[in-house]
Amino acid sequence: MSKKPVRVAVTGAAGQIGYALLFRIASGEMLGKDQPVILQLLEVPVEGPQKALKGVMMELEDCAFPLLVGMEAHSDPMTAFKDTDYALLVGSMPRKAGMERAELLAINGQIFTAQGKALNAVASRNVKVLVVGNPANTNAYIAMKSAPDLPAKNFTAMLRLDHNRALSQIAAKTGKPVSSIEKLAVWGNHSPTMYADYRYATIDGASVKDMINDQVWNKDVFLPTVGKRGAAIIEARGLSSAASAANAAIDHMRDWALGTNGKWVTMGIPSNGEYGIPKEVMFGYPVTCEGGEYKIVAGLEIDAFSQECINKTLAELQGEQDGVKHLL
Ligand SMILES: NC(=O)c1ccc[n+]([C@@H]2O[C@H](COP(=O)([O-])OP(=O)(O)OC[C@H]3O[C@@H](n4cnc5c(N)ncnc54)[C@H](O)[C@@H]3O)[C@@H](O)[C@H]2O)c1
Ligand SMILES: O=C(O)C[C@H](O)C(=O)O
Repeated sequence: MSKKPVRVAVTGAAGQIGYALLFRIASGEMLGKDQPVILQLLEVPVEGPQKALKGVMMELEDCAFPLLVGMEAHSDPMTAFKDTDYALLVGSMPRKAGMERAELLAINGQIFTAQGKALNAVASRNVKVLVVGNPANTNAYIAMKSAPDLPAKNFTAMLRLDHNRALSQIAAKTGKPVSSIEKLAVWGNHSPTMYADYRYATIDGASVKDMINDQVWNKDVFLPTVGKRGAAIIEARGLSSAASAANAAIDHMRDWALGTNGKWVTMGIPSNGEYGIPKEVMFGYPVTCEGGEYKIVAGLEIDAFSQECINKTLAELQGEQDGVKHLL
């Protein structure tokens, strides 16, 4: 018997990430090759983006995806999020060369107050929300705080791009395939302060830390490369990452919905005090997923260097949180 369709809302659907994301959702890469979807697409109520959205929808139609059983264009989050089971909040302004993501808060922050309120009012009570729009952690925090009737755990921020970037850097350094790397963790904010931590990572059961055995490379090459990768892409492409961001969004939602079979992945989630992070801070943690729920990997020892890195990224997030009090 075929599955009941689920509703997937995507904001910023006519933008560059939207263009790299929608076709993959409709083809079943996010929720499974047996899961029909209805796309509820939101764009700003402005002629240009609405017209572009129509064009994207024409292309989606022309793919004749068997799993795409419905598609709607919206200009108001109150209709776009109606009964939605999954919400990918992408729509917002990307940064330009020379900017830090946190500088976008003044422009993008208010979008997530309005969208959090709309999710609170009309979405499925089990909605799974992924915030991609930058600064992703603090925007997810704003949306969560604006939706008091929904469980806080339903709101997440995208750290998966940092996780995937770190996997690729480790694969290049060790000469091993990315698929062989397990137990990588990324802590904190989606920003240059994120802490990609391979102390527990293994390749075919062997310790990555022992294999690399180079703390100078870790501190002076690996962490800055992963942390500043977004800026390097803007510098090279003249536009911020889109296909790799869409890919990370698919990975994040797929793993949350369908499970990770015990594999560690990174998600930005509201803290419940784990690892000394104050409650509600939207923090990148290593998690495993099963049955539609994520669970933080517990019991990892935090050494002095790691604690210093975690403190730094936490302080940045708390500063961002302080800066958006007026929106809550
Ligand atoms: N978390 C991550 O890892 C990550 C990675 C890459 C990009 N991003 C962020 O994702 C966001 C989108 O990037 P992009 O490259 O697709 O940008 P883009 O400018 O190509 O597209 C954004 C789209 O969002 C729309 N939009 C703006 N405000 C909206 C609103 N209130 N409701 C609905 N739609 C709205 C715009 O009209 C536009 O079509 C940016 O903030 C970018 O920095 C995050
Ligand atoms: O860096 C950016 O502004 C876009 C995105 O967050 C990224 O990490 O590529």
